[in-house]
Amino acid sequence: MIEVINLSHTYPGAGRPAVKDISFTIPKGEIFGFLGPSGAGKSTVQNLLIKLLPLQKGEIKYNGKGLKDLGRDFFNRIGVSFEHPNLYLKLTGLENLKYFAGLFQGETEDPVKLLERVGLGEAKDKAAAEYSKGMKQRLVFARALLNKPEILFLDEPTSGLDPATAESIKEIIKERQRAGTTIFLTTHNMYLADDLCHKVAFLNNGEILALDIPRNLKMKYGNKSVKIEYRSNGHLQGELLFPENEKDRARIGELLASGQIETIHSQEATLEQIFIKLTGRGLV
Ligand SMILES: Nc1ncnc2c1ncn2[C@@H]1O[C@H](COP(=O)(O)OP(=O)(O)OP(=O)(O)O)[C@@H](O)[C@H]1O
Repeated sequence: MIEVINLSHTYPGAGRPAVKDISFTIPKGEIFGFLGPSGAGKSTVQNLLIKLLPLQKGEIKYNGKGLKDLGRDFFNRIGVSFEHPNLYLKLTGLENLKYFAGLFQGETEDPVKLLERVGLGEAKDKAAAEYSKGMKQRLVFARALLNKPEILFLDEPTSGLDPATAESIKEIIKERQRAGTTIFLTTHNMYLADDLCHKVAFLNNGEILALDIPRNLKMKYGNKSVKIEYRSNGHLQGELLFPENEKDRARIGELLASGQIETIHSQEATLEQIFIKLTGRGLV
């Protein structure tokens, strides 16, 4: 379990804090999504969680133990995949994984199998310098899985990947979660968050605006709508109606009574719509 209690962080010389008094808990084996636009403070929180930034204010606990009481073994238990790849470009994909595997104490995954899993099997003997951006990203992702981590930190794990590759990365994330790994995922991508996360936190200007399971956020903040297509004078017409609204409810009744309806689709609000409603800005 990860507990974050009243965490704040101000970069030296900055006029205002990048992260302001945020708290959340991630139970073991859950995927927690941190959703917010550029500059919201996602990386700052992630860097505090993995001890890359010094803790200034607040508490971070892993299984009840404070961050400063965790020794070097902490780094054997976590896997980190950040957006900006830091790889040894002169080494091949396989040599990169073998090198990093050697840094961990304890059992590690088979690097060849991992590379195959992320679609780099054929490119394993090519220098990482020759990899495309997406291939480097997959190599970093594979590296994060090397030490069979208890906790995975993923930053935009599918950004810039083609849909099929993004899907296979998503499958691996789900598989790890089912195997008991706790996953902290930061993203701008609301579909990814909706699909993968047990809980999501909306972060804006360093503050958590909402935190819940995606379904509850949609129930709480979203307006359900109904899209109805019907025939009128031989032409197909469409209307988007909101059952919350009395006038729209009457109109839905009218259309049902007319017997001219061809399709009815109920639509939930998306996380993006809710984010805009809460902040007045989009996620990108
Ligand atoms: N090293 C730094 N020094 C000073 N200010 C910083 C530093 N890193 C980030 N910031 C500032 O802190 C705030 C939060 O940035 P952060 O990188 O955590 O946001 P983010 O949500 O991760 O954005 P992105 O999605 O673009 O990565 C921003 O205002 C940013 O300019």
